[in-house]
Amino acid sequence: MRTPFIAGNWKMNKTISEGEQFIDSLGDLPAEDEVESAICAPFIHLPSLLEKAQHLNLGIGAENAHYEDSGAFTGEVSAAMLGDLGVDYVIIGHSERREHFNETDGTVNKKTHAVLDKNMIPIVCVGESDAEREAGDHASVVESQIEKAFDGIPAESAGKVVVAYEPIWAIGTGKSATSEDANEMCGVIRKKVASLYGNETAAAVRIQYGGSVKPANIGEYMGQEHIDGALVGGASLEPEDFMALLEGAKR
Ligand SMILES: O=C[C@H](O)COP(=O)(O)O
Repeated sequence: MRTPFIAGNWKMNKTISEGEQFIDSLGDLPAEDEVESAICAPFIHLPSLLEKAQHLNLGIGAENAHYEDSGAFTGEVSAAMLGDLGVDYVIIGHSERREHFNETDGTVNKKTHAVLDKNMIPIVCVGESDAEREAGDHASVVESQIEKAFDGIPAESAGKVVVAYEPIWAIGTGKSATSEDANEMCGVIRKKVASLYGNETAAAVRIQYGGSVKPANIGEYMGQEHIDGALVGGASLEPEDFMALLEGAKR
């Protein structure tokens, strides 16, 4: 049985002290076997969040990583550095990075390899644009993103990858996908993983939905067969909302 997994993505929000206050304001987090939870934050937050979350059932993640261990890549932070710091998760290929920072399926693949190599869990984001959905291409777009992201990933690592299905038109817009539509696409992703690695790996891979998830709608998504959790932007910024999301994710 897959443990529900809620990950907050703070994006480019909060100062370090605001981040620390967030952790201090969390109540009792659900037990490890009930809900897995994580906060993914800008790089500068990671040391203090890791320290604050040391004794909590709360993983800490980065929002990006470079695939090379080191080198002349001004402004970048490598998966090797994050692994050394003790980071648990890394978001890869978020649509905002694909749109604004030239992230491609090729770099997503290299980053997925690098993050797994450093013993962290990649949260690989996929999802179609409004135009691609309108054209009826949503399933093929996402299947292709999955195939390229997993290229060369060995079977023994593939089951550790978390996939976040985030239709671009639903991110930060308040216009969430219906739980049925989101489930259908998460089912497409699971089937694609099964075609690459077999049913056992496909059953192990956790698939999150992301796009305007909030305490009021998390229950609907969690009631769906193929949705194992959520990657949450806006509603992960307030401790009360984050706690309510964790509560709503319990099965
Ligand atoms: O990574 C999170 C997603 O981009 C969703 O953001 P949102 O919950 O603010 O719509």
